[in-house]
Amino acid sequence: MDEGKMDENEWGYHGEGNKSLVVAHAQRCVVLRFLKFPPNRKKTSEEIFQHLQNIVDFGKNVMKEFLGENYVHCGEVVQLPLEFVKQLCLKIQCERPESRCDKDLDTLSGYALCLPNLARLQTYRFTEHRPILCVEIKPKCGFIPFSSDVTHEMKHKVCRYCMHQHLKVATGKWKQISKYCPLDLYSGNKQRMYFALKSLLQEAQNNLKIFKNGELIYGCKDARSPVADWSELARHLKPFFFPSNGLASGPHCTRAVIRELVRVITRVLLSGSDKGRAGALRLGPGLRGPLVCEASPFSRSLRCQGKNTPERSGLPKGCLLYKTLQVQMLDLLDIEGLYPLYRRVERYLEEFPEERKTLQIDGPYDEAFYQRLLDLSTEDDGTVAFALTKVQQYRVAMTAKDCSIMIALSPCLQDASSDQRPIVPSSRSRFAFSVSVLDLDLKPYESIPHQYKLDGKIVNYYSKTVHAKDAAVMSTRFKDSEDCTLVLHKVGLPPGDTE
Ligand SMILES: O=P(O)(O)O[C@@H]1[C@@H](OP(=O)(O)O)[C@H](OP(=O)(O)O)[C@H](O)[C@H](OP(=O)(O)O)[C@H]1OP(=O)(O)O
Ligand SMILES: Nc1ncnc2c1ncn2[C@@H]1O[C@H](COP(=O)(O)OP(=O)(O)OP(=O)(O)O)[C@@H](O)[C@H]1O
Repeated sequence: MDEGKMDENEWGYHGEGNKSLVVAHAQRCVVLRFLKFPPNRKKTSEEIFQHLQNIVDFGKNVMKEFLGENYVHCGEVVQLPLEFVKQLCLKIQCERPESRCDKDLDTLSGYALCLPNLARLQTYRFTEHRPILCVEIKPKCGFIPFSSDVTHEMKHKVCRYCMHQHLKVATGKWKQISKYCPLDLYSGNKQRMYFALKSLLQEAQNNLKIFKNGELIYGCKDARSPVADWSELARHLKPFFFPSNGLASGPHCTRAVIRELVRVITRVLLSGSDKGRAGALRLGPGLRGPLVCEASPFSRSLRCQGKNTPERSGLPKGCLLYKTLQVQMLDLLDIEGLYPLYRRVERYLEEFPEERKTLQIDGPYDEAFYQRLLDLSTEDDGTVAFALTKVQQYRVAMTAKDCSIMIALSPCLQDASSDQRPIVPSSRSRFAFSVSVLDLDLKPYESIPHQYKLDGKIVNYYSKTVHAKDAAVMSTRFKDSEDCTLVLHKVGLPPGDTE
């Protein structure tokens, strides 16, 4: 990229989250990721450069190690002409969802991250002319805490995502409660995974987006977004999954297309032999909470039918979900066990503020930082060193609980042997695919007190409001066993797939 010759007309709004905004190049397969800040909290250029460089270093030295070389794209910090950034900011403003406009794009530093466009990922920098479909999933936390520091009994039964849903609906963030439960997606059990993916398709919230040729075609921007339209989605997807047959339109076609999509995504999520050192964490089977969440409609349905839920997670060790889950489980103590350790570090820093640098609270995120993360002991010897290790592990775990997985699928050419990437078959077509992970910005040390408060709020709200009127809520949330039984019968396994 020639930073000297930047033209805002070559870039378009692509998407944004709470802390960054992404624009995509119209022709080339790259994006620019800018930081965003509340209007009154601007940072200096030097601080912004350092923040971005920390993101790159953390990706390279920590996340690549844990998740594997092929899944993580760190990008590089670039310095852009200020006039270009200003014009770009004006150009895209009208496309930003209102709910994200509480923060402004940083137009003052001129720094941004340049990354491959993962929604069009082919060969970095060059757009191929093959159509491309991309599914982005933000799976959230895939386990129930196993820490003995947990005081709320409910946290041993219901996962954070399912509990948080109720608070989010109550505060108007989303309109209705999703049937998605991360534990189903992370189960490795194909039926549970199908159910999780279908639930995401029904109620995408900010956990699912679908792009076609880099354009967002499915997913919500905020609670005001229109209701999910599966027939419209199927219209977009049909040429990918049924390229040469005249499958009639209508509900039958919609169901067939959605089923194919869900099967392909499941297969891709279960694939992968990429190395990565998540195994280095050696989180043994003892370190596991329950494998099912009591609030998941899928497991509830199984219980209604008197069936046992699967005993073991079937995630293959090489797949990205498995590795992500291992990193999430670096949260060994839960926020309840971690918070007193955070307070210990805080007290130390109050006494010796100059030590902040030595403790690597704000970086550098280098090899030494990575090595410290591998110490999984939970025996507190009362030292600041122990507390610091647990705090840093928690921050990394929280990062993995909030990252997104991008799956890019492009139909195979006749001569697929020329394609270097792995192939996933569907009933009527084949796709070359790639899997990547994004939003791997290390969560700030300062967010720990917020996490502690939020955790209490989520559990208390769920326990008081939902659990108290349990029976009523259970029956309205789902026309329960009926719904799930239907899914269990409907989803046939593709030939050759056995559980
Ligand atoms: O706390 P959570 O689980 O609600 O996660 C936050 C996300 O909300 P979600 O529940 O996924 O809708 C939230 O996502 P949205 O802004 O709601 O799209 C952010 O990702 C936030 O991270 P950060 O503060 O920007 O670094 C996330 O905060 P962290 O907890 O990861 O710091
Ligand atoms: N390299 C990339 N290629 C394509 N799209 C991207 C890329 N990076 C980010 N995006 C898109 O931009 C959106 C926002 O990016 P990202 O999730 O990094 O923002 P964030 O503000 O850090 O998120 P959060 O709200 O979780 O803090 C993503 O959901 C994704 O759709």
